[in-house]
Amino acid sequence: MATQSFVIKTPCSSANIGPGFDVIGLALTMYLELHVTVDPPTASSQSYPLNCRITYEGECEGTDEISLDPEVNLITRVALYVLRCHEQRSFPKNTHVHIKNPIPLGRGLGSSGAAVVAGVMLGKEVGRLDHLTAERLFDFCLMIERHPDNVGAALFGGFVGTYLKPLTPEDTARVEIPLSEVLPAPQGGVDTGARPPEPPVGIGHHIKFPWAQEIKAVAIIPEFEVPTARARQVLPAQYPRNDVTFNLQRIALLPVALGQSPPDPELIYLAMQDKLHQPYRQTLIPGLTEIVESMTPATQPGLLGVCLSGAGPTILALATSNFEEIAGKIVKKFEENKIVCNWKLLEPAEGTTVARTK
Ligand SMILES: Nc1ncnc2c1ncn2[C@@H]1O[C@H](COP(=O)(O)OP(=O)(O)O)[C@@H](O)[C@H]1O
Ligand SMILES: N[C@@H](CCOP(=O)(O)O)C(=O)O
Repeated sequence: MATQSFVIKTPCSSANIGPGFDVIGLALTMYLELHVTVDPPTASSQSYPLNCRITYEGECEGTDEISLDPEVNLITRVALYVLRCHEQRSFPKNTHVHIKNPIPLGRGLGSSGAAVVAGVMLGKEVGRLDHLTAERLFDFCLMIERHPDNVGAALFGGFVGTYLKPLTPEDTARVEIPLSEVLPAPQGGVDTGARPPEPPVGIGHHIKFPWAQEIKAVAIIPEFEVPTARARQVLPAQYPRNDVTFNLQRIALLPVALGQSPPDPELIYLAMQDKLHQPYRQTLIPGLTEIVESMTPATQPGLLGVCLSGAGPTILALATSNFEEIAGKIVKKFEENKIVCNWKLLEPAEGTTVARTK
């Protein structure tokens, strides 16, 4: 058997873009990369748990947040889930996964979505599961990351609307299985032989929206983390009807407004307003409402709209020019709340790719 060597490249993403809570995602040009090699076993090959050696460089390197144990690391756990649904209990012997990750964790730029998408792709590639289409991989992602917006953008790329189709009662029950059964707790390298629940076929779907090429994304990234699970706990179970109608009116505008060239700043600004998640999340992100309301296209040339990126705390400003000035003003607002930020200028990105190097 010859060495197998490839690189999986998955973009970060910004979900929601204001009103599209759990629906809309935008893949952006900052990439998680997995550099993978599978070498033919030799008598001197060292053995690793589940045959997989992980190395890591990037965000939170050397901290507990990123485990190098393949039973614990999110990417390899997800790959194992795909493998175990296909009668493969571990990685092929001599697998080495080198993770290069510039995506900041817990900031609302889809680091976990990218890890899940890269993980399912890793399972497919090392397991030689060529029959798994991107649509089928989306089903695997949705058994783990249960909102489709980030994973949809990271997998398919661009500016996407994602949706779930009604399932049969049996399939609905399968999709709602506790996450602990899909990704079981580490067993200290002992294989219990349990077969994980396979995803029903066709859980999630996506549609690509056009994006006007003049529009760029300025991401203002605070130095503190807000775990997405925590940012979902602060949301109410029910909403006033007027707030729902408010978001429905804006979501009807957003994909059209962001696809039109030249962009209409007033329309985009209006289309990026939200009443379903941002107001509640300000309890976790000091100054959020004030920041989102601090600038309009009338007061800031080049600006189109401002929203929370994903579950936060990153702020996403869409703009056609004056990127540095716009970022500087938002950085300053955060500073007034004693929060340090950095910022990046990003553009829509293509989805996950696999490049064979051998
Ligand atoms: N490249 C990665 N490798 C391993 N685990 C990761 C990676 N990226 C993210 N994660 C996991 O996902 C968590 C962050 O997920 P989440 O709270 O949803 O924030 P985000 O908004 O960044 O997706 C991290 O604490 C870590 O456990
Ligand atoms: N729709 C989700 C998106 C979470 O995105 P993330 O990048 O913060 O993981 C939500 O708003 O909770």
